[in-house]
Amino acid sequence: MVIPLPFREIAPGAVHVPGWLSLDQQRHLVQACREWAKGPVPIRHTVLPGGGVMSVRTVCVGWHWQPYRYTRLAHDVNGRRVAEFPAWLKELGRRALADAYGKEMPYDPDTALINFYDGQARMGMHQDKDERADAPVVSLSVGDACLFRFGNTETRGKPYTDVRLESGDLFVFGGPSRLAYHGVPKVYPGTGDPATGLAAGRLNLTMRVTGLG
Ligand SMILES: O=C(O)CCC(=O)C(=O)O
Ligand SMILES: [Fe+2]
Repeated sequence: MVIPLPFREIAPGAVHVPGWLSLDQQRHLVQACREWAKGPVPIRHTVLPGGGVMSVRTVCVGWHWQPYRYTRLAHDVNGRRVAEFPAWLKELGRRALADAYGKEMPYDPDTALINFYDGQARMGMHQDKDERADAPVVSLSVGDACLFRFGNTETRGKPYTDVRLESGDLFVFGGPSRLAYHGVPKVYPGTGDPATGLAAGRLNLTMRVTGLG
């Protein structure tokens, strides 16, 4: 059964569902991310090909992402295989999609990127385009709120819509918005509820379908 929730369509195929995760689910997610952050491939600041270093710290499950491809082994960290993509996360992804789009649909995410933002961390405008499948991206946020900028598929600039993502919020982008530029220009320190298990900072988990075998 799909329970209708208040949601907002930001662009065609891009939906924001505030407060989608319960506090218990947020706690569970924080715990899981804390374990993944320890290994087998520890959380790290991703180094870009030009030598720049991302301000967020990232850990992956299912497939490892490094700019700009997915591999099973984390060649840029410690060469180990990332943790398996768990069945419960797949199920959560399916429910997220059903609630955001208001209908059940097949969804088989095989990678998740978990980003941790401290108060200074940001993410520049980019497209999620290293996947070889056009299935939607499901994004879950826990901890401090942020300014999430959701733009268009053509340029990094305007037009875009600024959305405040709070702890527990779901954001899905697929269909005509799948390759829209998006980014996180700001995190609001001290806005998260420590009851999630995250005393400070922001956690974002995005699920994707890589289309890789
Ligand atoms: O932190 C967010 O809300 C977005 C993260 C993101 O765009 C990404 O991991 O590709
Ligand atoms: Fe992204």
